[in-house]
Amino acid sequence: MELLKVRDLKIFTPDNRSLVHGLNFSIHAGEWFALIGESGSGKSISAFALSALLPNGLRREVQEIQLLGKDLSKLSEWELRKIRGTEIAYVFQDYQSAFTPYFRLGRQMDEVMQAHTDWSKGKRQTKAWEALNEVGLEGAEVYRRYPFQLSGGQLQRAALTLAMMMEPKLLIADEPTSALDAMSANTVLTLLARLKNEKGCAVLFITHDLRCVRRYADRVAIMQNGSIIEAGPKQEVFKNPREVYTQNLLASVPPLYNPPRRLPILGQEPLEEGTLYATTSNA
Ligand SMILES: Nc1ncnc2c1ncn2[C@@H]1O[C@H](COP(=O)(O)OP(=O)(O)OP(=O)(O)O)[C@@H](O)[C@H]1O
Repeated sequence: MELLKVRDLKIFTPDNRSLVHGLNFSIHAGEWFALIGESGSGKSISAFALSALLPNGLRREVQEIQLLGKDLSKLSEWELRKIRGTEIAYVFQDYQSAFTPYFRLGRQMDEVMQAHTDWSKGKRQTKAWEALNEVGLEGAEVYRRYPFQLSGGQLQRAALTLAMMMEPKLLIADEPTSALDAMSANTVLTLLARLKNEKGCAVLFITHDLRCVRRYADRVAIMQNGSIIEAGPKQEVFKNPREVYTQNLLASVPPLYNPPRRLPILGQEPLEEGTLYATTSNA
């Protein structure tokens, strides 16, 4: 089932320079849709444009942005506010920005629930504790903390909890792990995949991490210079990339297994074909 359908999305600078030149794509309910491509190709601003969150000065033109039978491009800011958080939610690379630094996390989670539900204070607190516990945080404890009292990985898990609080149908994750160390990134990704499956939401995943795309994505779209140049099921695109740009992009990722033979280091045995890339000094 088609959850989101975007037709002819264009984005312009204040001086009318075209940054995104007419994107067309759809995301199916419950799927992991990866948007990849070089830096500056327009992935983030396209994602922001979906719910009219473009930075000041940038302008959007679009034929339609259908989400669950509603055309988001025709909604007022007031109507969009109700949709953000409940039907479409965001997590960003900059997890700090998900929270106001001088309010406790609990208060910020409470505000989201208060805005979108008629739950009692007690029920809201229970829901927040449960949701934090679900992502491996100590709910009752973290609820009382300020953002600066959590590590980056913990804060990103809390940001994910906040985004998923109202069980949106579409989660937009814009490089959610690129500011984290490898362990925390892995925890957040595993969590994201688990929440996606449990809650049945679709994920629009913006990333440079092609290994992660290979692991989690159902479909991929490749952006270059403000256009989607290729899109399709992950297996097809990875196996038979049509565009030279996609071929080069995919070729730039060293495979985890069966890497190409490496030149031997003087005085050392060459690495056997099929060994993992070494990460120590003989790598
Ligand atoms: N507020 C702004 N005013 C003018 N140009 C902008 C603004 N924000 C972004 N841009 C430009 O829009 C283009 C696309 O930016 P965007 O952040 O979407 O790229 P991206 O593909 O997400 O890159 P990255 O992978 O590095 O995050 C870039 O050329 C960028 O300089």
